Amino acid sequence: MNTKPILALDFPSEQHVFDFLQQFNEPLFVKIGMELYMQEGPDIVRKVKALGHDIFLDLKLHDIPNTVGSAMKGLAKLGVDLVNVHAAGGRPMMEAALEGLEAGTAVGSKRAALIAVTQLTSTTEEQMQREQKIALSLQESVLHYASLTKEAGLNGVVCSVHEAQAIADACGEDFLRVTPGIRLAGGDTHDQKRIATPDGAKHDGSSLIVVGRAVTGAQNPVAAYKQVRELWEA
Ligand SMILES: O=C(O)c1cc(=O)[nH]c(=O)n1[C@@H]1O[C@H](COP(=O)(O)O)[C@@H](O)[C@H]1O
Repeated sequence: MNTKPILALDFPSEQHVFDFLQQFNEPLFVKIGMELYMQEGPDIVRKVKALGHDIFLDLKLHDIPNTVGSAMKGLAKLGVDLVNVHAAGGRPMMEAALEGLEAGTAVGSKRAALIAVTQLTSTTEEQMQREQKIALSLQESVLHYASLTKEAGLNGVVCSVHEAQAIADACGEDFLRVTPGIRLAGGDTHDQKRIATPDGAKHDGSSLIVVGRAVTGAQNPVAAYKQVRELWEA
């Protein structure tokens, strides 16, 4: 899989996306998430793909197994590279997602990698224990979800950099650790709680990093992306 930093296209419209992307003169690995997809629908995926970019379609599906399986079957037809569900949906739901994805992938095409969100990077341990009533440390909860995800046959998880190495040790190097919550040193953390720098992510066991506002909100997004990429690839 492409290992470039995944750029989160968290924009409200297609026009914002095209204005942003035309600043870059190279194929990127981009993420289309809920904000954009809810406004523009599947067409935005087709249009960004037609520009030659690899795509992580981040819709974080979480529903009963039948619904998630059917939705994944449809999403598979978009020909993206990476898709996700919430591990909290349970093992049968994750297995249904995988079945749907396989069923919907065109013969001769490569199936998208399927990963599951463990604990969102905007969640703290204190919040998880108080609101979700999980009587574990955050690290234990994330590791538990990672094991469940692996048992269900998925390709990896979304987690923070702080849990990435422990997951690699428990689930193997090939099991993807996709880590959002990436910031350049001293940057605004916004709503993220478990954050790291691109070089920290590389050092601490991430397979792929997801970067949004540190680049999209920068004065010079191309320069910020270059800086992130250099730190990640150093
Ligand atoms: O699945 C994700 O991509 C995701 C999971 C998670 O735990 N935390 C998280 O921030 N994300 C996504 O990663 C991106 C992070 O954006 P920034 O905080 O702007 O870098 C957003 O598009 C989030 O939706």
